[in-house]
Amino acid sequence: MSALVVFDSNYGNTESVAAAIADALGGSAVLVSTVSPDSLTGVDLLVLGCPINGWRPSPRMLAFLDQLGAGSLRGIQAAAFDTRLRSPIHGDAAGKVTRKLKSAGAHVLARPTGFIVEGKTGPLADGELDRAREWADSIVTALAS
Ligand SMILES: Cc1cc2nc3c(=O)[nH]c(=O)nc-3n(C[C@H](O)[C@H](O)[C@H](O)COP(=O)(O)O)c2cc1C
Repeated sequence: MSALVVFDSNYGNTESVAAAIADALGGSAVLVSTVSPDSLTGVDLLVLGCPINGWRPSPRMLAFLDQLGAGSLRGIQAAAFDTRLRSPIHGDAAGKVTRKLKSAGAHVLARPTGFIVEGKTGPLADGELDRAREWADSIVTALAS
């Protein structure tokens, strides 16, 4: 199985989460600005992760999503996460990305999940990398069932 984590990150926090998830999935993590949907050929499991910026996915992740045509991810298993502030008005990115994954035809395996950063530049809150690995493990379990 080929697993690819495509992430965006301004300060490295989402990158750390993406690396932990890729490691748990036995795959690799790549920066969203270095890939296009055409380069997803052969990918079985696609995980998208980005920071919430302005209550929605980061601009570079939005640009990537804009390139996904209807049905372009048919046959691919997928999931999405974001990083966000510990705030009651953090907004959402992972849910919006997940809706786009579904409209592109992907089969979504896991609930969209947010990992907490303690401020705009981080760091990640205590325990979030462990929670990221557990979330990745839940994807592996869903793949096997
Ligand atoms: C321009 C900008 C807008 C942001 N807007 C939000 C927001 O709406 N909600 C939120 O929870 N965090 C917001 N943040 C904080 C990000 O969640 C935080 O910078 C990010 O998770 C850190 O991850 P990174 O190091 O991978 O960039 C914003 C950050 C920036 C730079």
